[in-house]
Amino acid sequence: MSARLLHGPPAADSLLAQVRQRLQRLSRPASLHVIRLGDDPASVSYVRLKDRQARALGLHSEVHVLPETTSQQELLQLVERLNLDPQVSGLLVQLPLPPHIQVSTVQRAIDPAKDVDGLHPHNVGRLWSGDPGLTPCTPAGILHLMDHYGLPVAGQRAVIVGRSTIVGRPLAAMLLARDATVTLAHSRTPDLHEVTSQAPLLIVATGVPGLITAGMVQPGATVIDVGVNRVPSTDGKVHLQGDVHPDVREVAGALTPVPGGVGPLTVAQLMLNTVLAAEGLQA
Ligand SMILES: Nc1nc(=O)c2c([nH]1)NC[C@@H]1CN(c3ccc(C(=O)N[C@@H](CCC(=O)O)C(=O)O)cc3)C=[N+]21
Repeated sequence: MSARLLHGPPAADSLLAQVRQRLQRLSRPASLHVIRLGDDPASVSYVRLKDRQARALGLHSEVHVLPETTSQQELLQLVERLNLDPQVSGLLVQLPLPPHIQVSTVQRAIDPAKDVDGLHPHNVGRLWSGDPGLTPCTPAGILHLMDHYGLPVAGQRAVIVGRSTIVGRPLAAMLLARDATVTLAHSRTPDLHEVTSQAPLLIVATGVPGLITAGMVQPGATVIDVGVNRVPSTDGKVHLQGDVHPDVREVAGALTPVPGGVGPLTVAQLMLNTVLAAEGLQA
């Protein structure tokens, strides 16, 4: 038996329909500003996707491209200028950043009310306290995807593999808030296969291509693959591969493809966060 594929685009479309409705009721124009340093090909491609989606919705979108060698101080000055600009609703600094820049310092500098990535400590604290606020796009998008396909969250035993600040940790908080029982596993978890094979709901966000193989998955499990790894194929081209090995399709009950799974939800959720920020709502 082959897993039911949980395609991202239809779920993203339903999220975007919500965004359009909210945009119509908005009394002032919404805008998204993305800061990108350097020319990492993955970042160039993601930022382009965000910019295109924003424009397609009629949002004002600006991408600020700075050289890789930009100092932290110069970056912070740009963030401060955008913080103070009342025309700017949402602001994010694309990750990863070059090593001479301290990510946490940059995240702390962004006005929490404009923090559409949900990575400012104020917003992280709100999420873990159960208070409304802007939340990271990928985990919020995953919950929307599950709701779209009618997959239950409450009462589920969920195992997350990956403890990043942008996916694993916030997703744990969101699943807890929805009454799932959560295990947060990671690269140092001993006997990872024993943990993953007891998960009716398995979410993988590690950045290790093909890490989760068929033998690590409970038959019939729902598997959410957050990995977007650029892997060179034999013909010399680069293709996208998830953190979940293709063989898992024969074991899982439901599975998100890569590409075309979680990715489109991340972008759609960013649009929703931008509108929420423009509304001045904290979600
Ligand atoms: N400050 C910050 N916020 C982010 O949200 C952020 C970031 N930095 N750095 C990188 C990651 C990655 N990310 C993705 C966005 C869209 C797709 C996406 O749409 N993927 C498509 C395919 C994309 C392609 O073809 O390259 C898909 O999976 O179908 C994937 C990954 C956002 N990130």
